[in-house]
Amino acid sequence: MEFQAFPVVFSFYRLTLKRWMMLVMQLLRGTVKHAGSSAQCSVKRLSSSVGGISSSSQQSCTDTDHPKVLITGGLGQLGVGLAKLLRRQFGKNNVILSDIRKPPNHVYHNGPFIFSDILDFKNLREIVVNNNISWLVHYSAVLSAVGENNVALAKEVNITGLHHILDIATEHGLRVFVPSTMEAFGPSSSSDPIPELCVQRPRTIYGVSKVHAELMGEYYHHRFGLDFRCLRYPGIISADSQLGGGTTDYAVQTFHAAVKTGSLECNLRSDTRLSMMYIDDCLRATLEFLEAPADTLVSRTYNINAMNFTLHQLIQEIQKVLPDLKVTYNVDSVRQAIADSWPMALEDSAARRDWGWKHEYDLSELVQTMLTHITTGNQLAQAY
Ligand SMILES: NC(=O)c1ccc[n+]([C@@H]2O[C@H](COP(=O)([O-])OP(=O)(O)OC[C@H]3O[C@@H](n4cnc5c(N)ncnc54)[C@H](O)[C@@H]3O)[C@@H](O)[C@H]2O)c1
Ligand SMILES: C[C@@H](O)[C@H](N)C(=O)O
Repeated sequence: MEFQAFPVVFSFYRLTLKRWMMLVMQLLRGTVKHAGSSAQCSVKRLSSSVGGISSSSQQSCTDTDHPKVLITGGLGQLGVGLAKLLRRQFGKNNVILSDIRKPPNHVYHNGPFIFSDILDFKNLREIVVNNNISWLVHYSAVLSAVGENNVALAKEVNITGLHHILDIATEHGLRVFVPSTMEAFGPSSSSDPIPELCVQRPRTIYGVSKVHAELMGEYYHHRFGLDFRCLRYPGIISADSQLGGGTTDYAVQTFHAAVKTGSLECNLRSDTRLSMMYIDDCLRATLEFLEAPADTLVSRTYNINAMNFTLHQLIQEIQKVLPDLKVTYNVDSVRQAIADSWPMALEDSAARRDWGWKHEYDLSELVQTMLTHITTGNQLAQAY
């Protein structure tokens, strides 16, 4: 009899214990809120997909729990998508996009946007102070192909601009995210996949400025305690954002040409193999890395990797859906030399181990998603 009653009694106690723990949790939450703590909100992830962007969402956070985020260079390929993801997580008014260009209407009307030139130190400091910024995502940059055509501008934006960001972030105790790139490596780097730590002798001003950013950020972290965070992104592929003049733009242009004209002139050799990532994976990685507790980060600069393919493989995959696509080659020697110096894959086991990085898109999913997005129009703009 006693034996049979045991599960019932046990369940009763387990239920009571659970209720009691919930009560304690509620009380604790109340205490934290009343104490006016600026602690970051504890994150509870729910897998969701909004407007084509796989996202994580958060439960039971109040406005005061959220970081206040400034994104510089926000009108490029990545900034608008990141703002959208962060706004879903932290609230529309807690994420400010900024750039030196005038935003399109759908961006202007869908959340805070301000002018900010990262070369204007005083103005940048004013924005950080007036808006109580706590996280800074530094996306302003001059990318590889444009940088080789205007070295002076690349030096100014990518190096002087970075110094402003690091100084202001240190002065105001911000968490700062600066993306690096697979272009921070070079022809003398170790063979593929490229490890986190190896020889870095890039041959473009863009690559040199990104190595500089990694080293300066890590120096500020060790010397001044700056919460500097950096991911080396592969080439990012997106359907509906504006491209900034990178060497990897060819991959995005390949999709657009395939859908819109049915013919494609490639400016790289067909055997060019590079490390690539779909934008949703890149933005999710950025958010997850920004949220990672500082004590889980063994390093301050991590590689992230998803897939790699040659131009020939990409075209073959697209031709499974669009068999009539015509392809010709007209190799641009400057872009080819840049691409030849880049890695085919980044070794990213440290990111997977330390903060749980995991990519979701491989080549066939990438092709299906890109063709669907381009065919059905500008999904990102419509969702705003
Ligand atoms: N897109 C990729 O494939 C890729 C890959 C690796 C790393 N990254 C890095 O990610 C970041 C964002 O990349 P993206 O592709 O969106 O770049 P992008 O070139 O598309 O956008 C950069 C933005 O910076 C702005 N900018 C230029 N000068 C400025 C200034 N003085 N002040 C403020 N803003 C200024 C530009 O107007 C532009 O909107 C960059 O740091 C880039 O190096 C991108
Ligand atoms: C790879 C990367 O940093 C950028 N997309 C470029 O091509 O310059």
